[in-house]
Amino acid sequence: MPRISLLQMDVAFGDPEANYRNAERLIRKAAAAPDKPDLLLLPELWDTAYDLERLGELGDWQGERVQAWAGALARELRVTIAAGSIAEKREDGIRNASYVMDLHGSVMSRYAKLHLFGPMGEDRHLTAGSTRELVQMEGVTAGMMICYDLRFPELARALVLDGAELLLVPAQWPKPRLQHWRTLAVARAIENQVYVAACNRVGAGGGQEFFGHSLIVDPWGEVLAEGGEGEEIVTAQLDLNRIKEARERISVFRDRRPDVYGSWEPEN
Ligand SMILES: O=C(O)CCC(=O)C(=O)O
Repeated sequence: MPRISLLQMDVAFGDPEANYRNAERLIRKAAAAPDKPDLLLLPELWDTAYDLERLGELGDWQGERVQAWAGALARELRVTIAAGSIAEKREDGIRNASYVMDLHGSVMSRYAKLHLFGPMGEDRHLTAGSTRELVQMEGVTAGMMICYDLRFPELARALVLDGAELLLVPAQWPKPRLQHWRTLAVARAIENQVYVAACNRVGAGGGQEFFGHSLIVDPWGEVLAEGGEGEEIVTAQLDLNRIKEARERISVFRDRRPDVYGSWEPEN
């Protein structure tokens, strides 16, 4: 059963070099822990922060840098790395995109944020993704989300109907909305009877302050581990039997009525 560590880091505004150094320090520290995790998750846009005006200059062309870097670390340290999200430059624009690298250093998953967050200017600077993403890793099927995506129960439910047992959510969720962050992470876990692992950043930048409180929630809604407001590594062990137990106790997936309120079943 996989053990997950969330790397709750500070992110320097518009300074990828500093952020790569800090992320590597945390990755090496997490991988050296006595109970070594199987999977590491970084926050959202941990390479550039929200320096959206300069992403043309700072962005990572087709994610080449993050793939080479996280791939080499995953291979060396024998740990799967969900490299949060980065600013990915492409022919058709810049995307807020996540990459997951396996133990051979290869890309297992790519996902571009579906819901762009207007209050932080994403809709003006970024191109949205257009597909859901599921990835099999370390014996668990994970559905990929990024930050604001957490507000859309439709996406979480569709991923779970696709087969997700865990929702992975890198984020830069600012103050003062701690209550929304915690409540939504716990709600997505309870309503879908799955694990939620949500990694938020700390520190300040771009006129916002970030409260951390990264958390790992089980399918019954219990918070297994939660960070404070500083840099730290938040770790918990998943037990996939807990999904079955929650569904046996309350049979949400048998009882739902898509005939009345519409279905989010995958079409294919
Ligand atoms: O939904 C929120 O309150 C925060 C979302 C956000 O900060 C983001 O998607 O980057």
